[in-house]
Amino acid sequence: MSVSDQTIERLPSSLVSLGRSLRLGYRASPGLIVVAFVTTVVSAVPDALLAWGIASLADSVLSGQGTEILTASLLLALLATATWLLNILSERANRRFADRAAVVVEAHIAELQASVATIEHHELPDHLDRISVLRDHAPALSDLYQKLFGVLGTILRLLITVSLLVFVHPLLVVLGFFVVPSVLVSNWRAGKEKEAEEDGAQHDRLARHLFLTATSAEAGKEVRVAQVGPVLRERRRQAWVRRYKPLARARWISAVYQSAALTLSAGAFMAALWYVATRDDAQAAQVLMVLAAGSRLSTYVGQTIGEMHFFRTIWLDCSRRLAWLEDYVQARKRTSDQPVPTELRRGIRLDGVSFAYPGTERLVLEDIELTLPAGAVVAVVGENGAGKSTLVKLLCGFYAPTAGRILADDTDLSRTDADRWRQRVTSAFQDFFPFEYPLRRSVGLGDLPRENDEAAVTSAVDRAGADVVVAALPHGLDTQLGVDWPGGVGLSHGQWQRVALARGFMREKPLLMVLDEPTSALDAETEHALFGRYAEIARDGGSKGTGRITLLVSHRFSTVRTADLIVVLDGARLVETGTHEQLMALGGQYAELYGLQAAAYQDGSAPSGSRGH
Ligand SMILES: Nc1ncnc2c1ncn2[C@@H]1O[C@H](COP(=O)(O)OP(=O)(O)OP(=O)(O)O)[C@@H](O)[C@H]1O
Repeated sequence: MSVSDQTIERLPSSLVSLGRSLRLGYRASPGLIVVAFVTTVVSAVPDALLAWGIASLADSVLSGQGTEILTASLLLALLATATWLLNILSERANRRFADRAAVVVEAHIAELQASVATIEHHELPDHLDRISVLRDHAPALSDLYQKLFGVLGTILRLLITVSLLVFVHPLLVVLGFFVVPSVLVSNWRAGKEKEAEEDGAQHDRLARHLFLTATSAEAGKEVRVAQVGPVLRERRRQAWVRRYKPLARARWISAVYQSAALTLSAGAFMAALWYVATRDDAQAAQVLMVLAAGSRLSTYVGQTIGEMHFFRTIWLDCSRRLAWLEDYVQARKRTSDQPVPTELRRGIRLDGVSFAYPGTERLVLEDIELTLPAGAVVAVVGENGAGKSTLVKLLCGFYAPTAGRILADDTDLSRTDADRWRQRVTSAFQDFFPFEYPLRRSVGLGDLPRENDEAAVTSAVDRAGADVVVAALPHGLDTQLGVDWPGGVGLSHGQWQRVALARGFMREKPLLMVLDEPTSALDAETEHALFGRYAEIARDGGSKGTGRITLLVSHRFSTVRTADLIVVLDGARLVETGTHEQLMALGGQYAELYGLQAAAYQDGSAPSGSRGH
């Protein structure tokens, strides 16, 4: 996909999105959605006919006929009871349906997100905005259905009420037209305000981020030492003003239009009342009907405006974003016509690979020609920003190369199923996620089918050197991790990193094991000892097993030097490859970096994280 293709896609139209949300609701619970729809809409009929019931009763009272009074009273009671009963039924049906829909909608969003093979939607700011709105408002999406049925019910009430008025005098139909501007304005208003909110989404995200930074425990220490609290608060205020100003302006403008539209319909109602009451053949019952129906007309308009506003807000906020996410997932579905190899014979080859992050032009990897031999332990080194982690992301299938191919033996990875490839990859990253489960699970989910396999979990823990963590915990593998949970225990960063490493060791026969600075929180000696063990296991697995490649990204040359192959990246380019001895003999960039770190270690100036000779 070219860089220009990566610009953000337009949101699908409101109608298309609504149709899809309705289909999703129907799939959630076909029976309940029908009951909710029917009861909500049907309850509009007796409710709107109440005005007619009141007028009939007034008429019968004026005529003084006992039977007519009784019939009219019964009719009114029937209409009131039916309205009440149907309202209760529709309320319950809608609630139950919303509860079910909430579960299905959230599961659908989670599944969609997880099924995108790449991770650009987690890294592109515009995509992040859309997804964060969708995630924040997903629970409200389940209320969409009730709002939609409610709006339909109110529209039916409006139609019945206008028909009643026409029954009094055909000219009163114009009252219905005077209501139209209010409905149109409310519809336009919701869209306008949403537009302003959307334009300010980035400022909103920044304000929330600054608020979290100023208040979260993680940032607490640095915020205090650097004394940036006041600056964060001021920047947050500015971001909030930038977000709020256009929104407030849109709200003021729409309020003016709405007031004008409501004044128009109120004026028309008063004129109609005056017209009916001052006619030569004016009847009290008719005046009462106009009074009752007309006043309800304004109630219904008010309700339509309120519901339409809320409905449009949810509709615009969530429904269209959900439809966008569905399209996004669909568009990124890869056609996989090649199976993932079961073992590596030659290795993984990068054939002219270049890469620019979506939405950017700058190549962060450029024309990389490299073979990672089967069974080898490969170390990737380079200065900050050289492209090491990006290379790892491409190898894990999180992104596809902008140009060139990655081949596992002869299989082009872009033609395989990304999930199946990742089933043969294990990883441990510097920016690991602390899964706050019991320790056994936090490790076990590295290989879900063997999550409950005690021997597999213990072996992974041992290989990762996390046995010291287990030994220090009150309930060993059964200890709940994370202080937010009952009985939960807090781990240090280094302990968490060992747990993440153990998770990375769960899969039995990976083709690729990626270690992207997985031991940065440990001291150099521990890293060196651990990596010695990994390399041993890797070479065993590589030669006797599947040809597994172990790829290590590290800034510590004491560890790097033991690798079978060292790859040096510099400013997006591959500049050197070879063993430690070959690269030292070459006297190039590797030798220079190695020499600098060795010298720093000898004179004691190296940061503890990088020492290791
Ligand atoms: N999500 C992203 N979007 C755009 N550019 C990115 C993104 N992630 C990284 N980059 C850029 O890609 C380049 C390579 O980054 P990368 O993380 O691969 O470097 P690295 O060699 O792993 O650095 P370090 O040693 O600091 O971890 C950097 O210039 C970085 O700014």
